[in-house]
Amino acid sequence: MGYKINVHYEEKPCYDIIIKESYDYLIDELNKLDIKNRKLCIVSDSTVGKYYLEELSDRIKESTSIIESFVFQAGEENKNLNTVQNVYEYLIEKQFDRNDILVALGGGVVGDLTGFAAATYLRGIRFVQVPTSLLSMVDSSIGGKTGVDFNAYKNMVGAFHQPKLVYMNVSVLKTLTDIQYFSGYGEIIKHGLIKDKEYFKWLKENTMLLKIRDTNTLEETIYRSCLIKKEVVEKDPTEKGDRALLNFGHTLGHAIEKLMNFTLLHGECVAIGMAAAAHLSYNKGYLTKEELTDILETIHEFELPTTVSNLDPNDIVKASKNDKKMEAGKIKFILLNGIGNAIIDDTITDEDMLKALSMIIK
Ligand SMILES: NC(=O)c1ccc[n+]([C@@H]2O[C@H](COP(=O)([O-])OP(=O)(O)OC[C@H]3O[C@@H](n4cnc5c(N)ncnc54)[C@H](O)[C@@H]3O)[C@@H](O)[C@H]2O)c1
Ligand SMILES: O=C(O)C(=O)C[C@@H](O)[C@H](O)[C@H](O)COP(=O)(O)O
Ligand SMILES: [Zn+2]
Repeated sequence: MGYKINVHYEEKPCYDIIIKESYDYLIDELNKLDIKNRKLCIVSDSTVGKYYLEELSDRIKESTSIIESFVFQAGEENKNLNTVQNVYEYLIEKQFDRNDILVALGGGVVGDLTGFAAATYLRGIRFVQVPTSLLSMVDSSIGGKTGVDFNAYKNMVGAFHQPKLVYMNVSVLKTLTDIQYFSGYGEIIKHGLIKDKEYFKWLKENTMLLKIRDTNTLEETIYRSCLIKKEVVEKDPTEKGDRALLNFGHTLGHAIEKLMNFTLLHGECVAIGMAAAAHLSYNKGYLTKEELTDILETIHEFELPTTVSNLDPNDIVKASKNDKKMEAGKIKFILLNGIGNAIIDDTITDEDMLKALSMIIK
């Protein structure tokens, strides 16, 4: 099996997303990027680096002989400017110039951080995404949102910078821990909820196969999620309008992620944030009781939380005010007007949020 998707930027072909189990496809595509006499630096984290850096490096040697690698300690707490600075220092030491290229080998933390380093080093160099977590395969590697956390505020500093290629090999998912694997379903369920009722239904029908990581079902899931994300980001690459729909569950989810000091995973916080947003949608009359129950049960089915403990709802509302979707002091909140149909609502008050939060704080 395998899939290929072409992503357009400003209506021109921009990069391919390749979902294939053989690294031969990556090498073919890298060769097209004219890297023979260029330097290439693989950026990875300590966990992914241990498993896959040597293997990938050996294969890439077929395309260029000048390969460097930079590995940082795994974890969201390292997605910050300090690590970016260490990347810059390394690239300067190795005399990387504007024609050279970075390869992000890892999950969303590596992808966001490497993409930001590529966007800013020498005012911008090329980079390739090789996502290795489920979450990064279905979401973070696509669409060119790069960046880091700042003073623990999520993705506060960043840039839009499109990759030259996104290549994913689903066989690497075998080493992903269960908790990290299911975290990816936070974003996958989100894709169904915001854009595709039939996909949401299909996910529920295929839960058992997905839980045992059946390769074909997983590849189809990744492909369908990538297609949904591609369609949204192509129409609105820099989030002037409907790209904000991809932020469903994130307004409160990001606030919870920060307040929990990153002890919960991104996908887990998105799941809790989606549960809160679903309650809010129900309170506004946009979802039926049955739809709300269906959403909460599906999130549980994929071993994700819909509640959180030991947080003050007022703190969550306060932290949500730093959301990047604030405009003139008003929050653009993403709600569901039925499953598969997300909408942007700028009339949500603190009281609306507090009422929804009372249903998810235990
Ligand atoms: N740019 C975007 O559009 C976008 C979209 C969604 C999420 N994000 C960001 O992505 C990050 C979350 O990504 P994530 O869930 O991949 O987290 P992550 O990058 O921290 O990866 C999760 C953990 O799994 C390990 N790992 C990754 N692949 C592995 C593999 N194949 N085998 C074994 N271990 C592996 C990593 O080392 C890490 O410890 C957050 O910072 C979030 O804000 C960005
Ligand atoms: O690609 C997007 O746009 C998204 O919103 C995808 C989200 O899953 C992702 O977590 C993103 O990084 C959040 O963006 P932010 O601008 O709210 O930081
Ligand atoms: Zn997300």
